[in-house]
Amino acid sequence: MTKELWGIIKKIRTRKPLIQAITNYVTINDCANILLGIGASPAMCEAKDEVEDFIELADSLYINIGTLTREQKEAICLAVKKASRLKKPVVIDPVGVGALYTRKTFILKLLEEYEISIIKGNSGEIKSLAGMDANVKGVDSMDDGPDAVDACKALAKKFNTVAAATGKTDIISDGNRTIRIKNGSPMLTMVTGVGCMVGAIAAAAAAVENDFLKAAASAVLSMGIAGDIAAEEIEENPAPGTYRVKLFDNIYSLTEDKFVKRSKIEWE
Ligand SMILES: Nc1ncnc2c1ncn2[C@@H]1O[C@H](COP(=O)(O)OP(=O)(O)O)[C@@H](O)[C@H]1O
Ligand SMILES: Cc1ncsc1CCOP(=O)(O)O
Ligand SMILES: [Mg+2]
Repeated sequence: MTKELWGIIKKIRTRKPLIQAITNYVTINDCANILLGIGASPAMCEAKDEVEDFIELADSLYINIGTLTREQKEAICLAVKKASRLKKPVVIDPVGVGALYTRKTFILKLLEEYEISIIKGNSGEIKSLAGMDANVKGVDSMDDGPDAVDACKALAKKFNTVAAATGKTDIISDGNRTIRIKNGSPMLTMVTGVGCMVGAIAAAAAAVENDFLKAAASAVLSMGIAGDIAAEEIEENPAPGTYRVKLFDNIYSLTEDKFVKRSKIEWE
């Protein structure tokens, strides 16, 4: 099964899908670079009068609400509506929904009204969307644990989507099948935007793989393995700046051998 997930990364590298992103201004450049590193083509196109035309060209749409403005809200609604109509995959990163009620209602409305392929947040965000108590600090999660599984399952079933909750153990579920991934280093939490980058990679994977559970898993696993190798490479001299650069390098230089041998994945 892990080989099949690697096949998704290989398809990204061969097909180089065009990913349209409406994302936050903190990590927009990192999302563009990680998409290039994994083998996709990023286009950060978010102007209200452009998003509908652009989605016709794009292979998938990545929505991230980390620095949500009124203009972005309008553009997101137009883009998601058109993507749904054209049956193009949509991946949402609901940054900050655990902290801001307005963001939560915005995302729940999108989930109710449109076909969303993957919703990927940290476990605090996913638990909050599932209506559970969540321990969050702004855009960060202070939450983890077994109830993330229930949150993913409930959210996936309710909105007919795939839900992914990241954390020490990553959970991905489509409501029936559930995956746990235990790769990744605590150093990943010392770099802002790692979650955003996982979401961007998930959008690239969803562009080439229509089993969105597997698409999401291939993205989460890629970052986990790159994070593991990067941590080993800075073991002598741990430093988040160097670690961040090594993440990009290791996403770019993933191989089937590294992917298969290092994966710590469990299927339920
Ligand atoms: N304590 C941890 N140990 C190992 N990996 C972690 C830990 N916390 C988060 N990660 C990894 O960091 C990445 C980002 O997850 P997370 O920090 O939950 O998201 P966000 O950046 O959106 O808050 C994921 O690949 C996740 O697996
Ligand atoms: C710090 C911050 N503030 C608004 S968006 C953002 C980036 C969040 O990125 P991630 O969720 O991937 O850590
Ligand atoms: Mg996040």
